[in-house]
Amino acid sequence: MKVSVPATSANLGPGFDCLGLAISMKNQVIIRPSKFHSVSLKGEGANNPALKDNNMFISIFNDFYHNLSHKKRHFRFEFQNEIPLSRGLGSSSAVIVSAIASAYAIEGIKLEKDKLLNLALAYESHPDNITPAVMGGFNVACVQENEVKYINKAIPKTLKAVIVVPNRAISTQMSRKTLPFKYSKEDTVFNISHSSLLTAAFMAEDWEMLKYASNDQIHQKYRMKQMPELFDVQKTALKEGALMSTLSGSGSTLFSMTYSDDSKNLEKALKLKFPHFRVFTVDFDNVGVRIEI
Ligand SMILES: Nc1ncnc2c1ncn2[C@@H]1O[C@H](COP(=O)(O)OP(=O)(O)OP(=O)(O)O)[C@@H](O)[C@H]1O
Ligand SMILES: N[C@@H](CCO)C(=O)O
Repeated sequence: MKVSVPATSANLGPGFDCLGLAISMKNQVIIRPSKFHSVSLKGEGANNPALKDNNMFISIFNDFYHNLSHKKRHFRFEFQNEIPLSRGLGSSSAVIVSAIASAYAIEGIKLEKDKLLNLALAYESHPDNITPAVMGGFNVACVQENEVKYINKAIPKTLKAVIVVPNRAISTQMSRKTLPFKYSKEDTVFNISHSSLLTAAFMAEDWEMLKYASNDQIHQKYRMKQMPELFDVQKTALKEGALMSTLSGSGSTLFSMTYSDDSKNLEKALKLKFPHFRVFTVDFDNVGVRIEI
């Protein structure tokens, strides 16, 4: 059985904790019944022994598997990870979503995507990463009475993501600690208006509006101070034709969106100016979690 989950970029500037989209970089796990428990890990995180020994996937999978099954079975888990860890690309959401989906699938129990999303919410309280990880595409989401309420829209093939992945990790928990406890009325109104405009721009496919709508006053400037070079990455991306350029999730990745025709030029300019960072051009993912039995 094979499960794959796409990477995500959350916040999209002003949509702190509520906007996110999926990109076609994925983590995949193949699970087979086996005589003994065993784990193999390739790709991102492969040289981190802690991921093999104390793996968040295995612990969530076991929580669900033991509740769903009365059989005592062992499995071989083969992980192939493309999502860099702690870089604001939803690595933890991918783990949570794939672990829950796998436990149901291995038992042959059908799990609706809406139910999967709400089960994932117990492990990741911000819906802006788990919603695109499950559904794909662009998503606006909020949590009400412990349920995710969301609206989803596919992103056209004429657009691409160009991501700049720094070599330094930023944990979400630490990154949230850099944020103020209180915001002024001006900053709050600024973000509500820009986040609303950004959502409308995605829905109306008015891509030229993104450069205005993607401005934010409540989280990026505080977080990016930890790695000031990110301001330069953002400025360069916008100057080189990005439709928008925002801190991805809690950082440290900078996410930019471009017309497909402009993406190679943008990638080249960013690689030239920031040779010490990894730069990737990727499609958007409009499917979300995939399960193959
Ligand atoms: N492939 C993986 N296998 C096991 N655990 C993982 C894997 N990827 C991430 N994790 C766990 O998730 C943690 C990273 O979560 P964190 O929320 O800080 O970053 P992120 O999810 O990459 O970023 P963001 O939430 O801003 O998009 C890692 O420290 C690790 O514990
Ligand atoms: N909205 C979250 C995304 C990371 O989980 C944040 O910015 O902290």
